[in-house]
Amino acid sequence: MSAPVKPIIGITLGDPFGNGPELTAYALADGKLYEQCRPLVVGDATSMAYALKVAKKVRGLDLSLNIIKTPAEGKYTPGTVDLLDLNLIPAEEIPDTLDQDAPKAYGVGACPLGGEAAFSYVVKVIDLAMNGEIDATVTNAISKEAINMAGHHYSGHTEIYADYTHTPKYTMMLAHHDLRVVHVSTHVSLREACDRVKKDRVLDCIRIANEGCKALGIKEPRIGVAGLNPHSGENGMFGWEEVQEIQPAIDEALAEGILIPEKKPTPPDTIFSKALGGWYDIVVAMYHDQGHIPLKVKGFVYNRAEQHWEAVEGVNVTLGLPIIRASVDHGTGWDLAGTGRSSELSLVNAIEYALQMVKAKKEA
Ligand SMILES: NC(=O)c1ccc[n+]([C@@H]2O[C@H](COP(=O)([O-])OP(=O)(O)OC[C@H]3O[C@@H](n4cnc5c(N)ncnc54)[C@H](O)[C@@H]3O)[C@@H](O)[C@H]2O)c1
Ligand SMILES: O=C(O)[C@@H](O)[C@H](O)COP(=O)(O)O
Repeated sequence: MSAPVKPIIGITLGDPFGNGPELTAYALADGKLYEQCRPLVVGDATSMAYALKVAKKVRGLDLSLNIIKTPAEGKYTPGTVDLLDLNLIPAEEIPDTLDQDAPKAYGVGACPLGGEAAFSYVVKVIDLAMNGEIDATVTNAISKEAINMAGHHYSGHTEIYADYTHTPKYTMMLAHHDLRVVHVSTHVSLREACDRVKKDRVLDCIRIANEGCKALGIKEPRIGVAGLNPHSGENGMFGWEEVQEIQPAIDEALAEGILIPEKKPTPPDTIFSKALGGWYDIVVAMYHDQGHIPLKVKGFVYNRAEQHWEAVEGVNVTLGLPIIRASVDHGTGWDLAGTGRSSELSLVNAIEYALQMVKAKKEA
């Protein structure tokens, strides 16, 4: 019997002046990954080559680069990074500090060159997935400021993916192991976020969360739905959104057979403690930071005594798309990018999540 064909996971480098290239080198240095998939990097050979030198200097890793034009040309063997080269970053644009004892941060930050490249990698990987040439996509961080400087007016990957895959109903999910959250709105002002708490959108998010959990292999997802206001409004004392928008959405979802154990909006200050205690498989948060803060408090651990990040862990997944997208949940880490001192944990989590979704899709 022949061995099953391993899925191809397309990994974008993210902003070339951010931490994506070195994190990619670190994540792909783990040979065990190749037992489960064929990782294909989409980015620039210049940035990846520099990151491989940083990885050698900082962690003593010996990886070679295989520059290819199509996924079929990849070797997909441990020790070799297969990269589809979009050839957008001239080598001289990468600040080279490899002659110093410890490589320095690039210090470039958000710029049109990095934004254009990062945007192009994302569009390319979406295209490959939509054409069925790869099985899933994983993204490193882009800078929203940089892509906008380059003239691409999107507020993040989520919106780029939705647009390029023609997906009208989608939502961002963050996950840290079994703690998962989707968001009714993401990159808008807090003022606007309150206005976006509308019955139809809340109901869509509950439905997408339910399907998203099933896509992860959870057979009967239990969903917690957060309120917007303190104490979920106390029947209108502190705001009416729970009564007028959230409860009607919950009632309709319950009528469809979706499992919302509490059958009402849960006060936002305790919903995540309950989620951690195993009450739900996923929480529907009413706005970006309601969901992001608990997830990042859990995943981003700073060592006070040694003054460095001990762990930067968690995954960002776009639910509702026709293709699979998982991502790191941190940003470009400008202050560390280029030093080789960033943690690859979140990228490793994202690759694992993508693989889990590929498996569940096959079994569905
Ligand atoms: N997934 C994404 O594409 C994504 C997510 C968040 C922010 N961003 C973008 O990133 C840029 C910077 O945002 P920010 O400063 O708010 O957040 P950030 O996550 O880049 O940085 C916050 C802190 O975490 C540290 N950090 C980040 N990644 C790390 C890693 N892998 N290992 C160790 N430490 C790490 C940074 O050094 C910094 O101290 C912005 O332009 C924003 O648009 C992108
Ligand atoms: O803050 C976060 O981690 C996310 O909102 C982040 O900005 C990623 O957004 P996308 O690029 O995945 O849309």
